[in-house]
Amino acid sequence: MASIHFGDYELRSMHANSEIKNSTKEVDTILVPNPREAINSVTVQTGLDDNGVSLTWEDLWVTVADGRGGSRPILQGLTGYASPGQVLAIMGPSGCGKSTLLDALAGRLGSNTRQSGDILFNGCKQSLTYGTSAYVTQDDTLITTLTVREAVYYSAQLQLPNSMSKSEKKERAEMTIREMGLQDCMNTRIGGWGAKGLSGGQKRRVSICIEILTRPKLLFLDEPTSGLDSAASYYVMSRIARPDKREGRTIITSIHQPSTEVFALFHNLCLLSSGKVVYFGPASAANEFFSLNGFPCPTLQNPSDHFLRTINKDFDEDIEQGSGGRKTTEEVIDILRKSYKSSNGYQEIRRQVAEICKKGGGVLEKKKSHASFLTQCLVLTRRSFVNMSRDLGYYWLRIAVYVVMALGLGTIFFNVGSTYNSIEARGSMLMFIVSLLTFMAIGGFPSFVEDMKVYEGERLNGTLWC
Ligand SMILES: Nc1ncnc2c1ncn2[C@@H]1O[C@H](COP(=O)(O)OP(=O)(O)OP(=O)(O)O)[C@@H](O)[C@H]1O
Repeated sequence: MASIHFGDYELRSMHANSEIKNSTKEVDTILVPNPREAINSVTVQTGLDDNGVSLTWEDLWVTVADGRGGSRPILQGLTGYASPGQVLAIMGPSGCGKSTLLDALAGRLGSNTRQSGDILFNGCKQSLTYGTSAYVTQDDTLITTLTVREAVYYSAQLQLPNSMSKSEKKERAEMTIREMGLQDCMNTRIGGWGAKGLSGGQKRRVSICIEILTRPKLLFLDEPTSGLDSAASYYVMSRIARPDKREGRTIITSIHQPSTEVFALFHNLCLLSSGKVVYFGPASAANEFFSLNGFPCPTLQNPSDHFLRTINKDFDEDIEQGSGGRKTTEEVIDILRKSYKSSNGYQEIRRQVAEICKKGGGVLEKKKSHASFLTQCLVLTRRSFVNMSRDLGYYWLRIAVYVVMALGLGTIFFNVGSTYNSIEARGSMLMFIVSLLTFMAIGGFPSFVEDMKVYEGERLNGTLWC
């Protein structure tokens, strides 16, 4: 009979159903508070899937230069794991280091940061291969002039291998769009500054669509539900989480305000405050952990709201601790952190990490093939032409200016002759044309910056050859 302790609580597994698929064990547990007894039923999943990707991190530190010759820690000694077929939610107040943790795990930290500690995939130090993982970043970098269908289909053409036919790629793109509930706006332009198109939540879903096209085994999501209503958040999260049961996908997501239903989809929860872990363990046991330490979730309140409110120290609000009176948030965080560090739950996490590392799972599958260099060149050229031709300022307005200027210059310098004076006139005209072209090129810079953002995202995901 396995047991996990959280402070004075003990999570005892009473029965393991070994017939559950995907190495998932449904366990009836008794949560026994000492000296009181409380019975609860949670699902503990081992998540041991031979085809999936297990991710562990131990004593992970990330620091940045503070500009005064020293360094400032963003993440401080984090230890945890994510297993195939499971969803790990990273929660915490704004600025606590959720995105930094995701960046560190995905190997995307900025060059001004320093990282120490071990991040292992299937128990080995190895880099993520193309197609194994995908990262939905916090900002949506999409080509605003394309429709949803075009954006996802172009991406499918770039990402999916040449061995797949055009119709298969189209089908994959449309299926993914439907999965994210975007079927009604397939032909709507994404839109951006100056041209309203999709809503913020719909754009978020397009970004997710693009990243899950290759069906990656490891998925990083940075606030995938921001901008979505609670029903859409639930459907999006459940659709992302659902295939993992079949495909053994490992999902790590940062999230701000999950509804109770969305929260129920999480297997494990990592609660951060100022870069330190306040709680890491089964999401379903977090409530008990807070109650045990004197911060029970009020009846009818969403537990995740309660957790965030309890550990948010940005607003100097005191917190009621059971019969222990009011405490400052700093004190509350300290109590929770100490309780977590001294709990058997923490030891259990370390044991799990060691077990996953020992079990290994081998090297990650070979780099998945994507479209050939030639196909990518053709698709990118076509996409760029479509984009430019729909951008009034970038293309049509400039053509109009060039035509007007050509007619104007042609009229002024018509029949300029071949005397010595005409040399001066020709020189002036050439100078004017060079200045005009330079000036017009600067006008295209904002569009170029937008294109570069899309390119950078695709390059970081390994989609492009160059
Ligand atoms: N490359 C960097 N250089 C300097 N500071 C950084 C860098 N990356 C992160 N930080 C700082 O680290 C802290 C945590 O940032 P991070 O983006 O990880 O927070 P977060 O929890 O994701 O916040 P939010 O929920 O608001 O997105 C912030 O104070 C941020 O300014």
